[in-house]
Amino acid sequence: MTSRSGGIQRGHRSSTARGRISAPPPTLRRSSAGSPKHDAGGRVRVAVRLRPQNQEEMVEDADFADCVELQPELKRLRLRKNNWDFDTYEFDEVLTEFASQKRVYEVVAKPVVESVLEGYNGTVMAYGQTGTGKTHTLGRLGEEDTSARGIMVRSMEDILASISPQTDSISVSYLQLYMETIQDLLDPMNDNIAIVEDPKTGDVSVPGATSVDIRDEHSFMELLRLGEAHRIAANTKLNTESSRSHAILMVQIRKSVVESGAETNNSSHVDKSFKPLVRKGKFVVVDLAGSERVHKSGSEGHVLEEAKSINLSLSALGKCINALAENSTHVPVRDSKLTRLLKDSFGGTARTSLVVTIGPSPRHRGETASTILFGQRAMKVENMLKIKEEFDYKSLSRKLEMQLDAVIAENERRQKTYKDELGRVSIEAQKRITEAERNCIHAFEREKLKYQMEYMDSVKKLEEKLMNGQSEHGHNVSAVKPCNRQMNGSEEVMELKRLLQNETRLRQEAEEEASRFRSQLEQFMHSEDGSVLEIFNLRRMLEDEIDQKRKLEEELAILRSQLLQSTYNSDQMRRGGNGDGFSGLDSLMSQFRNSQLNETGNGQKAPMTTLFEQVGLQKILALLESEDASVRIHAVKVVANLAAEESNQELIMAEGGIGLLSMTAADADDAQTLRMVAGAIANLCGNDKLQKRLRSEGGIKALLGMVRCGHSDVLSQIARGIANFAKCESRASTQGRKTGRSFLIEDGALPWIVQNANNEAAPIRRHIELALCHLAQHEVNAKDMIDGGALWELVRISRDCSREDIRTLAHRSLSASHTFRSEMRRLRIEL
Ligand SMILES: Nc1ncnc2c1ncn2[C@@H]1O[C@H](COP(=O)(O)OP(=O)(O)OP(=O)(O)O)[C@@H](O)[C@H]1O
Repeated sequence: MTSRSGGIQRGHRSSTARGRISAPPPTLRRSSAGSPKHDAGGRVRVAVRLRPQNQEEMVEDADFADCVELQPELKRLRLRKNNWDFDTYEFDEVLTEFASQKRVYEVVAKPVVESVLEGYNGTVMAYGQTGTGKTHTLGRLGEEDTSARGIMVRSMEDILASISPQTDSISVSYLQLYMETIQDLLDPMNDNIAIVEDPKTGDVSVPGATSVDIRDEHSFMELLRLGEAHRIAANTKLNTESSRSHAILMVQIRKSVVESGAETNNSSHVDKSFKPLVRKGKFVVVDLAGSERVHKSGSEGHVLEEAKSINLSLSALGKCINALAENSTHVPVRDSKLTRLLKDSFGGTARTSLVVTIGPSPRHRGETASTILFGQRAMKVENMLKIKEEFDYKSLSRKLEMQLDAVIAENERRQKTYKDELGRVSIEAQKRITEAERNCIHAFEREKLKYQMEYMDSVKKLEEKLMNGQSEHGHNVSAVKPCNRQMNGSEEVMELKRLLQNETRLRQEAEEEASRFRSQLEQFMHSEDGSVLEIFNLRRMLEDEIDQKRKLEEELAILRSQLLQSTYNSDQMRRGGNGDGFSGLDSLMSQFRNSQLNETGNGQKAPMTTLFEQVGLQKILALLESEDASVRIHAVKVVANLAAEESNQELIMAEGGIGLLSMTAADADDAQTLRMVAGAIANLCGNDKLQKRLRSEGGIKALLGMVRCGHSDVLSQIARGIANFAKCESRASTQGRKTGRSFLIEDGALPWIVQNANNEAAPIRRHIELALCHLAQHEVNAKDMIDGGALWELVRISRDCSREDIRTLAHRSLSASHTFRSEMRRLRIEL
């Protein structure tokens, strides 16, 4: 405790008009003037309040003048010494018997409450003889008449009105000091609470006391009622409801503040200058027990002991105040628990307001004088106000969380805008790619048609030659011209060679055309930034077209071989041999050729469906079951060639072709047959419409069954079939026509795919790599692929594949899949 005496000319006892010297007028500071922050002085402010005469005094003191006279306008009190003499005292406030509870609150407590809300500690205390109105001033609840509410209730009203329930908090403890023990008025079982002093700050606290959070006035009133019910009161002679204990209400206020100018309204970015602070104010209201003299109050026995204890603590308080008022070096704070509890309120860091209550009765003049002198001495005590402000980490964290939320929301909004924009650009790119695809397909179709027509023309010529040769040697037709009859075998071979050269030339031209389209497509790919995936599709389409072309070449090769066979037969016939090993099939082939000749004769493309109509697919398929192996091989070749035409594929399927091909695949063991069967199934695999049926009729399993052959040509066709199937399936999944995992996975193709993903034969490897990329595009396949070891192959493809487009496709598929990403994270694989 410290004492200050400088500057404040207060508390002087002045003489009356009868010869005593008047004190100079005091330089009072109004408690309500200015913010406590700027109020350097922290002197204890003292108001005196006079209780009106009670019933008893009206009777008993009827013939006597009151012992006090108040001059509120001069803030003076005159204490009668005798009939002609007064002692005059000045106080910070003089409150007459007519002063309302509201006014008393405003002059005594409100400035302290305001200080507390600004982060100072504050104390309001009532001191006076028993029955003079201490509890009336502080603790009246005013339940029936709100104007009668005392300082406790009014203070809480103001506190509740000034805090924000979201950021601030109020907690209340209510104690009594009785016979030198601190008891919890909110929990009577808790009856010996220790006082704790912070060695650094000197702050006094009672951590053992119940602390209740207050949210509204109602809960506070309930708490006061509970406390009052537990407060010890006993009748004394002077006051029928005399308080026999000191009641202490402690209100802890935590109020968040932001340093002025530091906060920003822009919640979307983190403001580094934001400094949230929390102000911790402690507001203490002390209703002291009555300061009556023992003999006057008529205390006896235990009550007498109580009175002694009360007097002891009050006299300890008086001694401390005297010491502080006189600037003594020793302040006997430790003499009682009351002074230890109030250490901060007198000479400490709190703003303190004391109301001394007095009665008017001349019979208690001595008590009144002593109360007045106590108040006068208290006015000399100077406190050192100290704001209790801390950095509010909680509030800063809340604020940063809000700012983070705002940043995340903004980021999501931007992402959505970006996605929308990406979607729009993708649609636009898709449109342009579709257009380019269409143009490309049309151009290619035109070229193909031209090529096919030329090809058919060549075949027709060859057939004519062949027919002529047969007529000449087999039937000796009389109508044959002499020059033809003279044509010998070597001339025919020469002619055939010439035709073959012509075919070769045509094929080269077609290849050149295809490579021109490819380069055009590449140019297009370069010009279409951001649409790489769709361009890959386009490139795949082109590859398919090249496949088709290759099939046509195969068909050409077959015809060539048939031509050679015919030539051979012709030679045999010329030599008188039979040579007809495949009469049934040749008859069909002859019909097939004739049908083509008929169609091409009209200058139209010969559709294979016409062949089926004329020859009957059933018959062709039936030959697949022929006992004659060579017939079967020829039939497979025919079906394989027919299956190369998309327009025939549905018909082949409808006629049960896949079942027969599967059967042939299971029975055959020569690489040539298996290659043709695998090629036929691979072609069917590339048809979007046939996916389900092909699979349900065992197409995939038949394909996989041919793996046993091990011949690279067969494996290449199997790989091509798998890639075709995966491509169509991927397309169906993207368009929503297919759900669930790939049929390839379901039919057990994955182990073979993984095993051959790095096959040294480039065609096999290429097809498998593409198949893996197609499968990886759909999240539903990811888990099986990881389990089957396909992830490693995809990673390898994304890094090492010689074809950039496949590399990029693998990379994209891996990056787009959540499952692959997390597995790669787990395995610490970086793309
Ligand atoms: N200013 C006042 N106006 C009207 N009545 C008052 C006033 N002050 C006190 N009283 C009445 O006087 C009586 C005693 O008051 P109160 O109980 O508040 O005194 P106290 O000082 O707290 O006494 P104790 O120290 O014994 O507890 C009560 O009935 C109270 O209503």
